[in-house]
Amino acid sequence: MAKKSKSSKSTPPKKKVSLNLSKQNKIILGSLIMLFSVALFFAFISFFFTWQDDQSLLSEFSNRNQEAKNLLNKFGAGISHFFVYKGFGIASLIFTFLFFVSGLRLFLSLKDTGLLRKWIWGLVFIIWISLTLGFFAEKRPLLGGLVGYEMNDFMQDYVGKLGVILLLLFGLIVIMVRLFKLTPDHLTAYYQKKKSSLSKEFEDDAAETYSDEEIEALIKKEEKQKVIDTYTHKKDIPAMETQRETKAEAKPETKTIITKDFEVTIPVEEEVIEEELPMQVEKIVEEGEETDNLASKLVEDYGEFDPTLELGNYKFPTIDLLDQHGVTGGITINQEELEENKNKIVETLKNYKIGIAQIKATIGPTVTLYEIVPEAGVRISKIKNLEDDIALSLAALGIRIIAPIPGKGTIGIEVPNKNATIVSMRSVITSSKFQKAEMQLPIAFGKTISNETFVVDLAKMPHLLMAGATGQGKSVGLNAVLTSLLYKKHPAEVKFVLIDPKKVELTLFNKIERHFLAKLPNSEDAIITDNTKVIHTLNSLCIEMDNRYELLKMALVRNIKEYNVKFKARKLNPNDGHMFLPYIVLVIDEFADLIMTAGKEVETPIARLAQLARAIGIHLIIATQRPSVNVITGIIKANFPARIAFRVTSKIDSRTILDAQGADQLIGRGDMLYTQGNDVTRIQCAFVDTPEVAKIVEFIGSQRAYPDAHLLPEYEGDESGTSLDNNITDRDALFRDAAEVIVIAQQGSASLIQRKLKLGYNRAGRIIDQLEAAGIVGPFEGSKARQVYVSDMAALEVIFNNEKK
Ligand SMILES: Nc1ncnc2c1ncn2[C@@H]1O[C@H](COP(=O)(O)OP(=O)(O)OP(=O)(O)O)[C@@H](O)[C@H]1O
Repeated sequence: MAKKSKSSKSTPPKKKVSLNLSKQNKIILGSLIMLFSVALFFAFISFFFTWQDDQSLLSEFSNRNQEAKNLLNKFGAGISHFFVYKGFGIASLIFTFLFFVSGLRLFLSLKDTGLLRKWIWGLVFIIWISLTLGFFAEKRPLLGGLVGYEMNDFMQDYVGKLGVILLLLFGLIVIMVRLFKLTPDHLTAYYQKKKSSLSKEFEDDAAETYSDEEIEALIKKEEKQKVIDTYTHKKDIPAMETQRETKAEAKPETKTIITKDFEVTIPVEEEVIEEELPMQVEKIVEEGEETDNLASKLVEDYGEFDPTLELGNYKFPTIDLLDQHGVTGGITINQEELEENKNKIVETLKNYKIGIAQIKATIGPTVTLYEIVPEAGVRISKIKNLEDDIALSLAALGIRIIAPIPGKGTIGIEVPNKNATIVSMRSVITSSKFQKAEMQLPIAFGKTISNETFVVDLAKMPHLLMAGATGQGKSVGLNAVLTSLLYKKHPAEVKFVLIDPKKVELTLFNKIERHFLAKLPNSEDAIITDNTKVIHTLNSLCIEMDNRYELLKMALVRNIKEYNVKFKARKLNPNDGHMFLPYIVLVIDEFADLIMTAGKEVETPIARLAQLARAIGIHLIIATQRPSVNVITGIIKANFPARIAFRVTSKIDSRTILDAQGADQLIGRGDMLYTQGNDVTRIQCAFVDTPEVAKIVEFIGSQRAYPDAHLLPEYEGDESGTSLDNNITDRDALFRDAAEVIVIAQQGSASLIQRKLKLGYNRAGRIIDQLEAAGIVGPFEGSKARQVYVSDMAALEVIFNNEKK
C-alpha cells in the first residue's frame, strides 16, 4: 500500500477538464442534473408498465388534449421511448445512475471522482446488457431495446449464434477483469484464505498438543485477527489501513490476509470475542494542508486574483496618439553617399598602409556602419592606435571606430548619414519585438545601427543612468522610457515616482497622477520638485523597500515576480498584510542639481535603493547633464550597470559615464550609446514629442482613476536637517575622554581633541558630532569654537550616570 501511494505521488497531476463555473452555478447545474436523473428514473420505471398504452401518443406530442399514462406524462413517455424502446432497454436505467453521480459531483464541487471512468464503463455495461438481453430475450424487445435487438441481428448474420455467445462471454470477462478486478490470482488467494481459516479451526481443536510458546504465539495471532475483525465491523477504514500497514510490516507472511478482497470475508468468531482485550484506538486526525487547499478552493470559486480589476475598463493608449514624424517607409539608401564613404575609408587606410580585404556596410537610421576585414598581417592594434587620425582623415563629425567589433573579428567604422532618419516612437511601439516582448518592464529605446528595434527590460537592468550634454536628447529619452511603459503596463502594475528639479520636464505627467504616480501621504503634488521633499521621498522609498522585503520574507519568496504570482494564486492572505505589489520606477531628472544641493542626504538613500531594491521591484532611472565624478560618484556608478550616454562634451565625461570613450563622438539629437556591462551599442533614440506625450497622458487621464495616487509610506524626517544620532553603542571608544577634555577646557573644538588625544581630524570631527548629539557641546558656529553646555566634571558625571540607566 505504501508503495502504491508513493507511485501515485511521483506521477504528475492529471490536467482536469474544468468548466470554470462559480460555486453557485455548480450547485444550480448539479441539482438540475440530479433532478433530471430522478425524473428519468421514474419515467423509465413507469414506462415498463405503460408503454403500450402511451405508444399511440408519441406522434401527438404537441396535442394538449392527449394525456399519457407515464408518471411524467408525455415527456416521460417520449424520453423513455427514446432511451428504453429505441435505445438500450432495461439497461437504460444505468443512465439515471450516471446522471445522478454527475450531478452530485457538480453539486458538491467534488474533484477526482473518476467520473469519466464511470461513464465509459457505464456505457460498456449498458451495451453489454442490451446485447445479452437482446440475444436471450428476443421475444421481449423492451428488455434489450432496439439497439440490442438490431445489433444481435447484425452480428448473427456474420458470426452466427455461437459466435454471438462467445463474444458476449468475452465481453463479460473484460468487464469482470477490468471493472471488478476479478483475476485468477484473486480467486486463488480467496481459495487459500478459505482453506487456511478451515485448517485454523482444526488447529484450535488440537491446541493441547502445542508447546507454551506456540500457544502464546497463537493467542497473539488471534488477538490481531480480532482487531482486524473489529475494524471491519466498525468500517473504520483509515484506522484499519494503518493497522494493516503495521501488521504487514511486522509479519510479512500474513500479508495475503489483509488484501482488499478479504476485508469483508474474515469470519467473526464469537467465542474469541469473549476473551477480547479491550483496546482503544485513537482516532487518526489528518493534518490538512490548509493554505494550499484554501488557495485552490479560493481560485476555483473566484478565479485568480486580478490586480487590474479595480480599473477593469482601463483602455491602453492607442497607437494613433503617436505621430509618424514624416517617416513612413523606413530608411532610404543613398547609393552615392555609400560609395563616397567607402572610397574615403579605403583611401584613408591606404595612407596608413592598411590594406582592406573586405568591406561591408550596414545602414542605420543615423549612422552607417562600415565593417572592414583588414588584409592578412595587419595588426588590429595598429588600427586602434590610428583611431584619431582615421577619424580626422574622414573629416566628419560623429565617427566612431570600433576595433575590433566584439565577437566578430572585424573593424567597425561608424559614419553619420547625411540625412538622418528620425526613429518615431510610433515605429518602435508598433514593432512586433516590443509588442511581443514578454518582459516585466519592457522599454523600447529606439533602433540599433542595423535598424533593429532595441527593447530591454528595466527590471533586468535593474537601474539606469542617463547622461548627456544639454540639448542632446535626454528628456526625449526619458519620455521614450515612460511612454514605453504606459503602452505596455496597466496602472495596477507600475507606479512612477517622478523627481523633476527643473520643474518643467515632467509636469505633463501630473494628469495621470491617480493612475500611475506614487507620492508621499499629505503632499499636494505627485511630481517632486523641491529638495526636502526629494530626501523625504527617497527615505520613504527605503521604508517601502524594507516593508516589501518583510512581505517577501513572510511569503517565503525571493523576488517580487514570485511574490505576485503567489498572491494572484490566492496563496497569501491579505489579512496578514499581503497585497499585490506594483513595480515602482523612480525617475530623477537633473540629478547633478540634486547632489550638489543635498549631497550625502540623497546619495545615501539612492545608493541603498540601488543596492537592494532590484528584488522588490523598485527601479531607478537617473538622468544628468553633468556626468562628472562628483555627481556620478563611485558608489552610484557601481550600482548602475546599465548606462546610456547621449552626446557629451569631453572624452572624460564619456569615460565617467561609460567607462569608455565614444560618447563625445556622437552626433546628438538622440544618438546614444547603451551599455549594460561590457558591450556598447549605438542606438538612435526613438523620438516622442511633447504634444504626443500630452495626448497620451490626456487619453489616460480622462479615464476612471483610483481615488488617489499610490501612497508611499510616511517618513518622519529629521526636521533639523542633520543626521545626529545619539546612539550610545555607536560612540567612539574615546568619547568619554574627549568629553572630559572639552569640559575641563570649556572649549568645544575638534582640534583640541585632536591635540590632546592625538587623533586624526576625521575621528575628532566624528567625536565632536557625537558630543553635540549627547547635548554636551552646541552646534557648529563657523570659525568660533562650539559652546560647551556642561559646566564641570560633576555635571558630566551626572549625564553619564543618567545615560547608563
Ligand atoms: N531621438 C531624437 N530624434 C530626433 N531628434 C531628437 C531626438 N531627441 C532629441 N531630439 C532633438 O533635440 C532636442 C533637444 O532634446 P531634449 O530636450 O531631449 O534635450 P535634453 O538633453 O533633455 O536637454 P536639456 O538637458 O537642456 O533638457 C529636441 O527638441 C529634438 O528636436
